[in-house]
Amino acid sequence: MAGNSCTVKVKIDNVKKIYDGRNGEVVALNGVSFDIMENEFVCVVGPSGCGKSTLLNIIAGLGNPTSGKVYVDNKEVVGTGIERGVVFQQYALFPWLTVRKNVEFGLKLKKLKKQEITEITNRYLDMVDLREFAESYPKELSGGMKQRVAIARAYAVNPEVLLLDEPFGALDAQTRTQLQSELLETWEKEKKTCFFITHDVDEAIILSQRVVIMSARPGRVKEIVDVNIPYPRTQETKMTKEFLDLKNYIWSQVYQEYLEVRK
Ligand SMILES: Nc1ncnc2c1ncn2[C@@H]1O[C@H](COP(=O)(O)OP(=O)(O)OP(=O)(O)O)[C@@H](O)[C@H]1O
Repeated sequence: MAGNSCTVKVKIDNVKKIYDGRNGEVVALNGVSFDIMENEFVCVVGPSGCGKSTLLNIIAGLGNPTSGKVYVDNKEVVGTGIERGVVFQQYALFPWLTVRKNVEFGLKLKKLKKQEITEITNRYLDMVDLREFAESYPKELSGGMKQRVAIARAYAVNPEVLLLDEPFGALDAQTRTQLQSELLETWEKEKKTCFFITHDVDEAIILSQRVVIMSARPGRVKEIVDVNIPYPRTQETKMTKEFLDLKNYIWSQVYQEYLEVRK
């Protein structure tokens, strides 16, 4: 087992999702089952349309499975919850709020004292190196900076599970690499259970302890690959034979599924 703990944090149990599409039913997920251990970092890869975001939304409680269940800490997920934080690709910041107020938002919902809110916000603004932009508005920030705010906001409320849907997908390669390193550092300092969707096999391997490869739609688990590369991982890790072997293997598995989609 690749997780840090033997405790199951998230249990995905035989999840099926059927959408009523414009041209009839779309079976997005079929019989998806796997566990994510406490503090484990799991990445999910698979061809476009295989149901990755659908699965994340179900874990987040933003959508219901047609059948099957998801449990967090043995409790069935029914709707959103403060113990699950979500970071989307498109930042999802409130444009009318400053950076500071965006990060404070969830803390205010938790009804913390003003001083505590300020301390926590400053801590996470420092973590993502954005304290000097605290009074800026999202439109004044680059894409990478906006995504740092989204990550700070998600971490600030201290969720037990972080669900990240291609959070770096819209960023240029350098910013993406930088944010991967920052996320890795943060995860090593403040371990959380992370479920991270990406199309980038390098990103999946550098971040995670296990990579879940999904099959072409209807999405199923094709294979779960252990990434037994020790932490701390750096960008140099991407040059090691271990990394490159895993990359070739996972990439070929995903490519097979991509060919299925094109058939
Ligand atoms: N609200 C919806 N109504 C109908 N069909 C939907 C809906 N949402 C998603 N789908 C369909 O379900 C399938 C899975 O979509 P989903 O977005 O979960 O895939 P994905 O793996 O995240 O894709 P991508 O990698 O391109 O983001 C797709 O065929 C999609 O068209």
